[in-house]
Amino acid sequence: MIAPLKDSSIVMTTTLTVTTSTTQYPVIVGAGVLATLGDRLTELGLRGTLWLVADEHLAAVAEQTTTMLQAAGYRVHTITVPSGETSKSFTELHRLYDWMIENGIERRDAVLALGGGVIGDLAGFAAATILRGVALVQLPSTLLAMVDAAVGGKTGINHPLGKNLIGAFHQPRLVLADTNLLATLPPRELRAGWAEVIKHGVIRDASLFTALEDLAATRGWNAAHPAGWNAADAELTTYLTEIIARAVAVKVAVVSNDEFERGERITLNYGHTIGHAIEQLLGYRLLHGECVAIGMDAAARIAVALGLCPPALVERQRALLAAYGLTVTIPDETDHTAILRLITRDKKVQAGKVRWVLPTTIGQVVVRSDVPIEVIEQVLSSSAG
Ligand SMILES: NC(=O)c1ccc[n+]([C@@H]2O[C@H](COP(=O)([O-])OP(=O)(O)OC[C@H]3O[C@@H](n4cnc5c(N)ncnc54)[C@H](O)[C@@H]3O)[C@@H](O)[C@H]2O)c1
Ligand SMILES: O=C(O)C(=O)C[C@@H](O)[C@H](O)[C@H](O)COP(=O)(O)O
Ligand SMILES: [Zn+2]
Repeated sequence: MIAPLKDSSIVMTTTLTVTTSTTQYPVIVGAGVLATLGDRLTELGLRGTLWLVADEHLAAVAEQTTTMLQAAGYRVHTITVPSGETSKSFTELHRLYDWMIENGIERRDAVLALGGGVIGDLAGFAAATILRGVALVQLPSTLLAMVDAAVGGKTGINHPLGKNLIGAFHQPRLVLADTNLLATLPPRELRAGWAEVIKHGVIRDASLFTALEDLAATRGWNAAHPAGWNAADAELTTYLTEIIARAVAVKVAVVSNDEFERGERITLNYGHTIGHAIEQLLGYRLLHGECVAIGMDAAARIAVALGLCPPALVERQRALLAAYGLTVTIPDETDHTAILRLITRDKKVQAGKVRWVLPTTIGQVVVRSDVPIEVIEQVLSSSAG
């Protein structure tokens, strides 16, 4: 029996609210919440045509959603996008623009993004820019998108010279994270999502980190038998849904404090400085979450080298990453000089200096722009085998 996270253990739907100086919107997490989409759009006053952009692997869900919205009286256009990071491209963006313009998109319409972070970022950027901006609704279908990508309004595409280099902040009007969709998510993609959940624990919520550790211990999860999603295990899915809601709460809190990354929001980039560089250098062979896990380990080791935290933090973070199926070894073929070159293009660079998000303890990070290059080189060349 797993101890409940809340007093009433069967909480199937959690509603959180992002509140910034420019907007306010609900983030709703739970099993089956997608079925409420039509009513929620109507409550929000979104009565124009809906432009549903769906990952190709969600084609069946897109069809059901389209039928449901049509039955609710909406005019709906639906398009599918090839899965994978390469769809965060000018080519796919252009294809979305063509589809919208040819079919007569209007300012009062809304774009619905159904998929993982790739679809959320791509369709979100299309929504941010078409007709100078139309409403956006995020319908995340991966763990990673539910806890991170769908919330907070970062949208964009990649440039051949770097990840996410072209984009816009465009907050959604609504985020509906239906955890039932996770039943079909491939295990590797689920594991990649855990990286951002664990990141949220390290940067801001020690009790989330501990809850993940306790769950892993209770279930006997480790590197050989890592966490999984088992739709037939109601107790597990209920508990995981609560964990997801807590991870979402971290993102909601950070974005509400700092919508445009002028301060605290930079902490969400923990693990991303080296992570993004590896992701790009390996031609997106490794998943975003997998690279973030490697980057978190490297950042923690930088923190140890600077005397900011004890080596035990690295070990504890590694053990948790392993229990959720994530490895931290920098792949052999990664060119360290190229990593060093790429991190100078990081969006966090200020006055020519890379700003590093580094842990001091589980639940707290600091930002440092004085990390000596020798420390980074040392950390890259001593990656765990
Ligand atoms: N905007 C942000 O704040 C933010 C935050 C984190 C990550 N990101 C971006 O998100 C992207 C990664 O997102 P991701 O990990 O969701 O990957 P993804 O969007 O590529 O989806 C992962 C894979 O799972 C498949 N899939 C999605 N949902 C499914 C489902 N329910 N059942 C079966 N298959 C399903 C997809 O077809 C794809 O092959 C990266 O580009 C990253 O840069 C953005
Ligand atoms: O929302 C944010 O802010 C984040 O940094 C979340 C990250 O997990 C995400 O990968 C984001 O896309 C990275 O942003 P970038 O500005 O470094 O491209
Ligand atoms: Zn990320």
